[in-house]
Amino acid sequence: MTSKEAALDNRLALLKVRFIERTTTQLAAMLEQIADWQEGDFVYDDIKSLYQLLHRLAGSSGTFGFNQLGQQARHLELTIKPVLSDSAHTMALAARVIDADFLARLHQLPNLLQDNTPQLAAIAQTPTSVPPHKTRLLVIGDTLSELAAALAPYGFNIQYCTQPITECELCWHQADIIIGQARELTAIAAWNDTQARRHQQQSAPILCIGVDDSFAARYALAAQGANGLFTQPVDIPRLAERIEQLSREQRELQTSKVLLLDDDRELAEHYRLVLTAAGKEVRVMAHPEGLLAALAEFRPDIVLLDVHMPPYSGVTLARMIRLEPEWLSLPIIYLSSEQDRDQQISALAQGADEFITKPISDQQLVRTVRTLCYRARQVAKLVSCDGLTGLLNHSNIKQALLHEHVRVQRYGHSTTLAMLDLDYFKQVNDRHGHAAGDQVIKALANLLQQRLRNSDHLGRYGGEEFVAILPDCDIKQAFQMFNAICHHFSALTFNGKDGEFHVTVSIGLAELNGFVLAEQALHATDEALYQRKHQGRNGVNCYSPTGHKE
Ligand SMILES: Nc1nc2c(ncn2[C@@H]2O[C@H](COP(=O)(O)OP(=O)(O)OP(=O)(O)O)[C@@H](O)[C@H]2O)c(=O)[nH]1
Repeated sequence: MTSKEAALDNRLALLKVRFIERTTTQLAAMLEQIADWQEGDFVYDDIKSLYQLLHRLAGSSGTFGFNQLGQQARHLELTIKPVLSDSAHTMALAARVIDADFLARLHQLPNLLQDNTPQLAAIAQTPTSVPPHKTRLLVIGDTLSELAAALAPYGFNIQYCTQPITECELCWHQADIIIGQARELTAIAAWNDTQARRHQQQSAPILCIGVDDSFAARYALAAQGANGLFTQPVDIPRLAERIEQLSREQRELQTSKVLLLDDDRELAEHYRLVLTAAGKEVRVMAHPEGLLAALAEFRPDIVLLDVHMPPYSGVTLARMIRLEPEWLSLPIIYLSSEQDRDQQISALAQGADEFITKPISDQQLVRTVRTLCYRARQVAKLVSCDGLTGLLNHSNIKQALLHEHVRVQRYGHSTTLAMLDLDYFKQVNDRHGHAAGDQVIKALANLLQQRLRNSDHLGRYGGEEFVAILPDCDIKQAFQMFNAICHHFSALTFNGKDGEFHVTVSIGLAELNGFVLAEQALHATDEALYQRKHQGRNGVNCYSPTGHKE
């Protein structure tokens, strides 16, 4: 167990202790409050309080490992539920449903809390690795060394492994994507699954390199779980594009923002810890009053909303969110112990998109939230990203520029703006065809995504023009980095109608800090780029108000 996993276990165990303490106190107080029920002396408000407590326990006990308590609470909750809705005959009905068996089961509840004392784990001392920005490729097989070398200029972090895969355990742990020979897929896939189970992680996607492109071969690879087939000779830009696509999907599955609104503090904290450990950024709110401000500031990918939060109703809150046009398409997910399907459907009809029923296991929660966030991101991407490259489209990169300009003015940190333009691109299209031209555009996008930081903004500004915004990066650092990008890009080999070819890129830079308006900075990078084109292309020029220097 890593120290991170042990720390998480400890925090979950502490929450469990708090859950036991709080529930023990609440149950004791409740049993004292209703002591007179043995004599048939029912009070409506007490029945309502008991119902709310049972409802909470039915939804939360399973999460803390008290399944029996949860089931028993659910049974009792459903037994007294009709009493609350039948106001005309409340007490007569109460006398019928709250019988000796009901009371005996109720008094049993505290006992169901005692047989499961949490153990705090010792914090292991193993160091945790820093999550990398670059996509980590594991290339397996002694015939794939050339392919590994051809992928290097894209900036992937490549491990090349020739020994039997069963001896590559450490390599697996550090791989986002596996590339292997199609004929070895059975062994690679089995090893991949074993490692994933052992480390309780998702298995890594596998891209196969093979010679047989027939339907039968493809079908067999799909059945074994392959994520792609590339036949020899491998089209490297297409392979790099597929790698970038898969790693983008992985990033999107992991890094998403979740706003969780639940008045059960321990449960909400438990969910937060579990989702945070799975890579999500989670903001928890116990009271809905600041909901709209939190949405505007945190900008979540999805909202998880408890349905019962007296005196508030999650259903009404969902409708309230939808009053704002800005949040019309924000996915809202009810998180509730309501099991009645009719009630779930009528709640869904009022503004939310999905229903997650409590109790939910940690694995189910992570998987469900991951899928919902991924879907939400895909929809958002359709609106904001360029179809060919997946980068921000023209209006969204301009929007990001305005946003960063405001931040620079407020905080004063160095931020560099870059404008990139492919050289002699018309000739590329004319000589090698438009499809080959598209491959070049995608290759530059992929290379930039691998070599820039996650915090940088990257957009396709026009046909063969790109804009990058690099917060916390001064122009000298940016100059060095973009020079390396020019060098690596010119090393890529493309295949077109007229055989193999290479392309170069010209880049203009300007520091955002020096401009009152973001638009002026954009013009400055354009001027620097224009100068670069006149000085021979394939390189970087920096803007200076007194002239342009390389
Ligand atoms: N394949 C492809 N070509 C595109 C796309 N968008 C724009 N182009 C082409 O990019 C070319 C840009 O040509 P020019 O603006 O003349 O510039 P250039 O040939 O790159 O010359 P310099 O910029 O001076 O080095 C045009 O031929 C456009 O048709 C696209 O999405 N795909």
